[in-house]
Amino acid sequence: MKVLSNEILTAVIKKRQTNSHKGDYGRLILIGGDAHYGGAIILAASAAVYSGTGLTTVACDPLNWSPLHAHLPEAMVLDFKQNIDQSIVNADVIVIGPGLGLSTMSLQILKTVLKEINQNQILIIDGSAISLFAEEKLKLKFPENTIFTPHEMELQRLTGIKIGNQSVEKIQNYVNQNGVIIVAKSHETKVYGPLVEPFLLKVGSPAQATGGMGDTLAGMIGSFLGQFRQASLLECVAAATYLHSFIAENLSKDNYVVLPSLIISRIPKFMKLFEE
Ligand SMILES: NC(=O)C1=CN([C@@H]2O[C@H](COP(=O)(O)OP(=O)(O)OC[C@H]3O[C@@H](n4cnc5c(N)ncnc54)[C@H](OP(=O)(O)O)[C@@H]3O)[C@@H](O)[C@H]2O)[C@@H](O)CC1
Ligand SMILES: Nc1ncnc2c1ncn2[C@@H]1O[C@H](COP(=O)(O)OP(=O)(O)O)[C@@H](O)[C@H]1O
Ligand SMILES: [Mg+2]
Repeated sequence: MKVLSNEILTAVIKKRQTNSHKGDYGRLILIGGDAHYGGAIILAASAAVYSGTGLTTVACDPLNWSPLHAHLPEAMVLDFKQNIDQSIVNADVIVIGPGLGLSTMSLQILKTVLKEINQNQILIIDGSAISLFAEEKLKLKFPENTIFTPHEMELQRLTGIKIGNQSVEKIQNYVNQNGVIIVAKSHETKVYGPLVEPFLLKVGSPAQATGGMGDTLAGMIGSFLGQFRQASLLECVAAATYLHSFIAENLSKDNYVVLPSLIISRIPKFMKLFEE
């Protein structure tokens, strides 16, 4: 396994061109945030905006619009129950799952996205969307443009590989057979791509073990994929995943617990350290 270091950040994070505008930094749509899990989509969207996404849209339950805007006026909002097929048309990158929930309506939204997505769009499937995808045995149109970000239980649901038995070989086999990227999250997160040596994270801290931490990562990954087009998908995913835990580890030196929103607030300063 290749151990990730700061090098992945300097390889991926680029200085912005003077002659550029918001449209050059990704059109991202994040889909999730049902009536119970508004916080998840607020964190994911905040992470995306603070990582530099040019245009961020959130499709969620309208109950979450006001709280979202109170935290993040930079984001646009849509109702996830209405015309999700039209809502995703202009997106470069789609993040689905943070706080999406497991309702019949959530499943319908996921199915529509999987059906309507085109070959130029990148899809990140997180949280509830992984559980629904696994439960319903759904299929991907473009696995090469798809990233799953499961924790260990979600990985078990997705691959059938039980917790405690999730060896590098077994996960790599699944990734090779299915042609997707997987961020297998744990206290020693690994990033897998088809037919390549996986990346291992040696940064991170138990101070990260708090709800919303993975939602934050999903937003960062979506943001990196929309901005840094000179890098490969796998490099972008690895860089965002490394940065998330690198910031957390730094903050854990003088914070007993590192909240997702604290990590989010520090993303721009940490990215600035590594731009090249
Ligand atoms: N503020 C918000 O709105 C928040 C909203 N959220 C949203 O909630 C939705 C559901 O996501 P979820 O992860 O909470 O639930 P689920 O998929 O049932 O997994 C939990 C089960 O798996 C087990 N487990 C075993 N190993 C594990 C591991 N390494 N890491 C984690 N779990 C592990 C675990 O076992 P136990 O804790 O009992 O040991 C338990 O039985 C999703 O859409 C998400 O975005 C959350 O992000 C929180 C903040
Ligand atoms: N003990 C730990 N050490 C390092 N990282 C951790 C630890 N516990 C959790 N994390 C990280 O926190 C995140 C948890 O993701 P997830 O369970 O999906 O959170 P949520 O769905 O609540 O947002 C992952 O990035 C995981 O690697
Ligand atoms: Mg999660």
